[in-house]
Amino acid sequence: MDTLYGRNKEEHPEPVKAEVQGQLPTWLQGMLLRNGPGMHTIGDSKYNHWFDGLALLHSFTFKNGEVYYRSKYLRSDTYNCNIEANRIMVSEFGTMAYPDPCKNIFAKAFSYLSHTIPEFTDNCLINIMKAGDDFYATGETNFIRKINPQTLETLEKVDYNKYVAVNLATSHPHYDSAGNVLNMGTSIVDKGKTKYLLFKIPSSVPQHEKKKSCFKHLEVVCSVPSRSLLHPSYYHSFGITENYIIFIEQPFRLDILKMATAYMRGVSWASCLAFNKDDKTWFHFIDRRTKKEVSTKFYTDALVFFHHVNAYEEDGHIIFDIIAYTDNSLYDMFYLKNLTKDFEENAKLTSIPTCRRFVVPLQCDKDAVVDSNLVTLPSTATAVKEKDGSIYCQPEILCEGIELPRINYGYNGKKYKYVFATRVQWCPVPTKIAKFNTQTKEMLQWGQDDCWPSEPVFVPRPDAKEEDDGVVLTCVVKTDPKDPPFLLVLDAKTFTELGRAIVNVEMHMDLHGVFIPQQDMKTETE
Ligand SMILES: CC1=C(/C=C/C(C)=C/C=C/C(C)=C/C=O)C(C)(C)CCC1
Ligand SMILES: [Fe+2]
Repeated sequence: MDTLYGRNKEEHPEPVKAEVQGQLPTWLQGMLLRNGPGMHTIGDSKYNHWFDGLALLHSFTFKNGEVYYRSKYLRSDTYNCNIEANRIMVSEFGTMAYPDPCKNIFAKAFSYLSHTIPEFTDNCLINIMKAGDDFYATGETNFIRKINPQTLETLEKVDYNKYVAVNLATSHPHYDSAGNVLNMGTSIVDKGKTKYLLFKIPSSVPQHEKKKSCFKHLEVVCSVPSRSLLHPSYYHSFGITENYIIFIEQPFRLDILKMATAYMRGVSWASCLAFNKDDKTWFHFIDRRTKKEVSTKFYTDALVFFHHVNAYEEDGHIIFDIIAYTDNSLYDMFYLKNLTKDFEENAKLTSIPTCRRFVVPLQCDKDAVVDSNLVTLPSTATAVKEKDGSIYCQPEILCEGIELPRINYGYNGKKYKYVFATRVQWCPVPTKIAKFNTQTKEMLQWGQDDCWPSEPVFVPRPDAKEEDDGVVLTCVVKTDPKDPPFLLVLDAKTFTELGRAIVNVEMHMDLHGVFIPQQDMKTETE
């Protein structure tokens, strides 16, 4: 297990040709580009948490039936600073670093008390975002890093905070039909207020501009005030339908005062996050046209969630699916001390990820009877009107034991059937991937001995008519060092193997990524 998680991985910046077995579809041309932590030890210093590791990008290029692999560490300021010093110099989620004041570029870190919000890391290890024609490595801080998808080189550092007053932003943006990015971020104690901002990064900028930057044209779409100035909710993603933005304020919160003193107290950012099981989880629905929040108060019981699956509208209801937990054991599980050889003993989740469907009636009749269920669609999800007019929602459980959900993004915000995800049960390490039908509840699975698959990415066949017409890609890592990893290509309809591309390198377990179709790749000369 140590080899899967904690061991540093070598980068392979030059293309490595894979051995293709089986038959890859001829239309599959482009690149699967993924991100995740790849280095957890620097000199004698070790990170505590798997989410702390230095970002290692990797890509699989599909070209005329051949597959090429590359990997390269993101040359973030954090990476450069750490490597130069040969020790951890910059704090990450689960590790607080104590830099050498003379050498470090993060001099600001020493004025933690005067700056409530410290300078965060630019080790963007979670996902890849497309903005305009460019690609960025993303994490959850105010920094993202532009990258060259072809060479995996690291380019500019973008500070969201220069364009919008956010200190944190999600690594799971959405894209509208025009290719604009919609993302959310938290603005902490700015002008005496803490709020969640939804912002839009346009996909193109006016032709005449010399230095084209879509960030200069970033617009705040709307803002949702945090229920608490010093305890904003943590969130990893948000939902979107044709007409609404869905934002869930969960009782898993950041404690800003704890964060401001964390450095002095010698504790990590992770220790400043707390789940309050007795609190409520509030749902916010923002009308995308009027930019106003639906005024009715909707809530459910305390939960912790990271990933929205999809959301849509039907007959005056908003339906949204999330992968939720009843506690925050997931983040605790990924401490590297738990992911050792005996991880099956140590790394037990106390809450299993469940795919929950909430069905929320938008037009709540003022005269509706108190205690009545206002859901009129065929679902076991309920939305009960309370005396004070608020609506208490309870979900339908669609299935248990899935995480890292992906859909056919063409169906994002629309009524849909299929979720592609990893199978996760009581242990956070995926052993299988699955295709789940939200309507029939059928689940197809793929798994093989000693195979650890990553988040499955759906790629539609060009001109596909059906939701599952395409392939599913996943990187499969093995524990046996003699057994090479591979990129698996499944037929998305039947979930059977079409082929695999075996790469003779040591591959890292990653987090998220995107497929870039050939036509969306800028050529070197552009
Ligand atoms: C550095 C840093 C953070 C990092 C969070 C990370 C790295 C989260 C990763 C989450 C993942 C991978 C979830 C998967 O489901 C916070 C807490 C936002 C705030 C303080 C600074
Ligand atoms: Fe995620």
